[in-house]
Amino acid sequence: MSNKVLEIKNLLMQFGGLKAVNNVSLDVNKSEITALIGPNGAGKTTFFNCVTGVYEPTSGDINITQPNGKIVRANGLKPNKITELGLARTFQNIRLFQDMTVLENVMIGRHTVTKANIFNAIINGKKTREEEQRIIHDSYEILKKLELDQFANEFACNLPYGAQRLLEIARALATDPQVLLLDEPAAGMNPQETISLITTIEKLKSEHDLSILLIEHDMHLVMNLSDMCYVMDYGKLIAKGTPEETVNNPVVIKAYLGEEF
Ligand SMILES: Nc1ncnc2c1ncn2[C@@H]1O[C@H](COP(=O)(O)OP(=O)(O)OP(=O)(O)O)[C@@H](O)[C@H]1O
Repeated sequence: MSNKVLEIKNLLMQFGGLKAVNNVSLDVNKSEITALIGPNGAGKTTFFNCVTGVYEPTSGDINITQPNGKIVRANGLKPNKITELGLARTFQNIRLFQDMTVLENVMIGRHTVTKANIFNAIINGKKTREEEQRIIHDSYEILKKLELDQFANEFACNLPYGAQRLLEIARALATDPQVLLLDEPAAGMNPQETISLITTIEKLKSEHDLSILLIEHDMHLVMNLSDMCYVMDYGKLIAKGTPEETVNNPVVIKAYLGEEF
């Protein structure tokens, strides 16, 4: 049986004449961390946006393997549907509900995988209240895992930057994903925070049996965490291999020439 939880084949995303993602194929294997790197403007975020339903790709295939082995073609599905299929993401530019509390931000993520809704609240108040209590409990547990429980009742906007990045991960985790897509999770973090993030991601991965796809510029994080590394440049895939193979690949070094690598 295949070990792939996410299989992307020949993905093309065209904006007018620009092929932002040009025929890219990439697999994410179960319980592995796959990194997607490349210079600025290479097409990495556009690739994420296609996979998570923000953009409908021009062509190609996005297949998600469900825990029961069923493969679902996810092209063009709306982001909430993709979340239901077990994919959750964070954003390069933090997109928290800044004027809501830390706990409420996670609860919103949790609501997407529960049955609590307005209709239930009207016809079945007690059951809905119980479910709401469970959501609060589960959300708090997730905050504990990320050591954010101390901030539970703070407004998200009052959190230090590094903690806001962690809260994005907490909110994604609240949807019970099988695949977590992280868009530059270490961006803006200081070296200490980055080292601590590496430990956190490893811990979350093993505790939740997660498969992870991450975009990252911080090579320390990529080298430490990833099992497999894909490199994009000008929309195209230019290399694929272990992190060690990748950093020693002359084609990759050439693409990064002029940039700190
Ligand atoms: N909605 C859009 N419309 C037109 N062009 C776009 C759009 N989104 C992205 N692009 C272009 O696609 C190319 C790839 O951009 P993208 O943001 O995916 O790169 P990236 O690898 O994530 O870069 P960075 O590392 O700087 O975040 C760029 O040339 C960008 O200007």
